[in-house]
Amino acid sequence: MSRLEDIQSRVEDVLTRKRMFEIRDLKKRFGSKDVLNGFNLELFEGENLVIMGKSGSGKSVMIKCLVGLMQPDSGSIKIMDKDITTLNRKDLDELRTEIGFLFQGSALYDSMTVRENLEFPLRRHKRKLGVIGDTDQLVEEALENVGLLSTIDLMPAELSGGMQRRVALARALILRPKIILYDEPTSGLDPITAKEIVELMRRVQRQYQTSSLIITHDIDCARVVSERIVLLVDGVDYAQGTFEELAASDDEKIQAFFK
Ligand SMILES: Nc1ncnc2c1ncn2[C@@H]1O[C@H](COP(=O)(O)OP(=O)(O)OP(=O)(O)O)[C@@H](O)[C@H]1O
Repeated sequence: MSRLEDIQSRVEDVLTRKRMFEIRDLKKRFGSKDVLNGFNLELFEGENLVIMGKSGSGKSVMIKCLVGLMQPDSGSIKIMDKDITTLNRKDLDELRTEIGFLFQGSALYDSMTVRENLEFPLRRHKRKLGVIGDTDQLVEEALENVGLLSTIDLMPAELSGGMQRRVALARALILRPKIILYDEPTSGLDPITAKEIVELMRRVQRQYQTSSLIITHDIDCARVVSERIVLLVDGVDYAQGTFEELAASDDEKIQAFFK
């Protein structure tokens, strides 16, 4: 493909692909520190988008603003065309059922079995699903998809870190979210287990046709999983592109991510 054709096809993509969310000119300051200073981001349907930024650069602040847990100072945030800054609590709660979270440390409930952990979101969001027919079947299917049906009656403490992460992913998927937010999905895992989680993320995306936003410091995870990477530097979306495009850049701030 020539360079011109490549640009044309990208422009077409931007014009025609459905946006799952859109953040425009987001600003958030704490005291005298501008953490986000005009940050833009959009997630297209079906894509795996990676965000990279140094520790303390504002990635968590951005995610909290995105899901309505933190109020930005200014800027607009739309999730599936709904402006989340104007939604009431009930509508925001409903919209959140379209979003699956896989946050650091997997955050399973220690006092519940694997089965109970997976049943929890089903009970909580009965309204979205209507009368839940066979809860057992949904739970078993979700566990099967991450290869862990045999752990159904175990407690989280009886599972390895990688298994806990997979159960947490099964739990995030059980409500069939359209968007998944991953915050450091491979942190604290050994390289082999991290690779398994990355493979699982790719499979999940293909199987469920989800659109994913992935925050990671793990350069191997970014390389394997991303279709597009956005770099958060100095409070703005400093650069974006494929892994290869960014890795080939001679901009020092971009290069710093690939050393
Ligand atoms: N509630 C808060 N009150 C004051 N400052 C905050 C608050 N939340 C975040 N910050 C500050 O905002 C900056 C960005 O924090 P954030 O947690 O978003 O970074 P991060 O990019 O997610 O870092 P890491 O990769 O280490 O998780 C930090 O300087 C942090 O101290």
